[in-house]
Amino acid sequence: MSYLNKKDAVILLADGTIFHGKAIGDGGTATGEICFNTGMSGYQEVFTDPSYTGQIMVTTNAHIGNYGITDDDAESNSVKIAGLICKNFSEEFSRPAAQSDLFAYLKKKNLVILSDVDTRALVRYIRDHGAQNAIISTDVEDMQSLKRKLEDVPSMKGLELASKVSCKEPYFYGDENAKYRIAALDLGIKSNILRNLASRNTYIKVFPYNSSFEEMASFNPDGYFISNGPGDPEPLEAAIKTASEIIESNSPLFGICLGHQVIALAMGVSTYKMHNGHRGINHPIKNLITGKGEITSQNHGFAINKSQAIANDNIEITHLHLNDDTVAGIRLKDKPCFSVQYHPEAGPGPNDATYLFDQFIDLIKNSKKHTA
Ligand SMILES: NC(=O)CC[C@H](N)C(=O)O
Repeated sequence: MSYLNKKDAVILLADGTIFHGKAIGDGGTATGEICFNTGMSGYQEVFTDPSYTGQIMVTTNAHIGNYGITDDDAESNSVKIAGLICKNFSEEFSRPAAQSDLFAYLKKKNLVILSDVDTRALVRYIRDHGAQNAIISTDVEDMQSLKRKLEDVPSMKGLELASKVSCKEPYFYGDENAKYRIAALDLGIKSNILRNLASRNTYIKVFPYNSSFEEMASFNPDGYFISNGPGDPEPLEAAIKTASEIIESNSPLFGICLGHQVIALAMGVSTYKMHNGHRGINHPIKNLITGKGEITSQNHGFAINKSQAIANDNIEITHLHLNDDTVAGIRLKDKPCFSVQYHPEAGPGPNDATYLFDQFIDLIKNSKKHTA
């Protein structure tokens, strides 16, 4: 029997605009910030990326689900998006490595899935009108009650979400006999970051989002890492304090995405909510140190303030986004610390920027602890 019941469903945006679609499976109601990802592959990695917590995902590939799912492609232990909107949801899948179908995978979370949506029109609308909250529902008869529910959804600006996805207790990753030890602050860390670190001869202790510098330092790490994650970076007071103490200690520090924003905040540079974020796997970056371009994986809705970064004597901007000139990477002039707004670990996406993990290991090798 087909699970494509296709009940009528509605997408109501915060500005009152309505789009229509059909629910796949049982339907229901879901709320969150609506956003789109332009990647043509990598749906499982995107749906399990903790940075998407609280967001309803619109996919721009016309077909979703057609290559199934495999455990290896998960970026965390569960589906993290708040809802899914697509054009065609495939009932069939075909890939030798596939272990299961996407529908069964999403059903474990009772995810509300809408298909048969004019995703081109929806994406163009969001692109032009900017990020906003939305409600998706099969309760199409009662628009007034959907409107009321939507009004209660908190704005992404000011929203702290890292605590919802961070580990509750520290844990270890990799080979304990590895050469270097890394203390990682988990704001919603993706599995592929841990894989990339561990494959470079490191043993990692992963710490909860609100861990202090002292707690992390007691692992006696050779370097520190601050992860990606969901929500606004500004309310993450504990992480910002920990970042500034790591920087003060002159220890090697690398930050990705939310981690990059936290490092900027620790340096006194503010962050802001973008009109629309960058979410896709073909975002062009210029590395200002090498002059080379990189095609990168991105997923962010906030960015760091460029003029404040330029005015800060301790900061050098190392990477720029070529579409809109926003800051894509920084390094500190007198501290062994650097960070990027994008995703060198890919998962999904191109591997142009994996050199950044090597750069982090080089920073560790050249640090006082190792050259003393
Ligand atoms: N991938 C991330 O770490 C995202 C960071 C932050 N939540 C943003 O949207 O900008």
